[in-house]
Amino acid sequence: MAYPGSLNPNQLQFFNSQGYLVLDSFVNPDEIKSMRNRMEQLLHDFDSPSSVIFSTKDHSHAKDNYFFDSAEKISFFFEALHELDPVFKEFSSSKNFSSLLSSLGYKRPAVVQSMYIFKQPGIGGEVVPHQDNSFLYTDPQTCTGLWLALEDATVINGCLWAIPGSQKNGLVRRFIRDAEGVHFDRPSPSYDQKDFVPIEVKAGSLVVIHGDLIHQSFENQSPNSRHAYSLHVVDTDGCKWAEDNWIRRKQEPEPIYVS
Ligand SMILES: O=C(O)CCC(=O)C(=O)O
Ligand SMILES: [Fe+2]
Repeated sequence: MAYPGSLNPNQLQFFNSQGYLVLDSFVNPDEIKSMRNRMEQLLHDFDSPSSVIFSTKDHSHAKDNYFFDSAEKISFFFEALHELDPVFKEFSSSKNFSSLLSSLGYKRPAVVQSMYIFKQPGIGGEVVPHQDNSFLYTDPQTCTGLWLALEDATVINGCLWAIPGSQKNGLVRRFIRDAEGVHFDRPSPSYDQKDFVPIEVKAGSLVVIHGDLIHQSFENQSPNSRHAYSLHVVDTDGCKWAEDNWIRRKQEPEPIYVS
């Protein structure tokens, strides 16, 4: 059986040149439904101190050990679902998921972070241009973002946008945690909005994002939510997790497979 996760040469070539790739129907409607239902249940049982709404003005979340992709973003999410919740764990343990990582050349991949992103109308703010390698740095760099649309993502409800090929220019800055807290090591370059292309996708599609790809998303201007499940993978073989990364784990994450 061919899994949508096992990439053909054309797909690999697209990914290598553009820095992203859309895999349609990566999960089926039943799987989407079970993740969305599960999140609804988690929300129902949810006890507010364990979650945060991020905002530009309040950086206290950083001290509270909550990962965020960008100091400027406003989002509401749950993290570490891939480890702690059986429904979400099933997705990252699927054959489809491991075939994809194997196609991308991972030797001992591990999910270092996952988020359920709600992007609600009104409070679902923008995510400013960034590279995921800034936040999840390994030497050499190995981060890939895997962004699963749980609802259709459009320019109206705040889909991803990216500068095709921008991964070829390498990493522009790092997000560091030290005695002073967390900060970027240099200011962000300014980007020309004309260089970004929208990545509109149907629910069930997976967007594969190169760790050095410049990407962003805008406010949700629709009356509906834009749910997505986003995971970030790094290799744990042949590279070193940076000690000054924002995320410091007591235990190494479980590899998806060992090759
Ligand atoms: O969902 C978004 O709007 C942005 C997510 C993102 O940047 C990521 O998953 O790396
Ligand atoms: Fe990102």
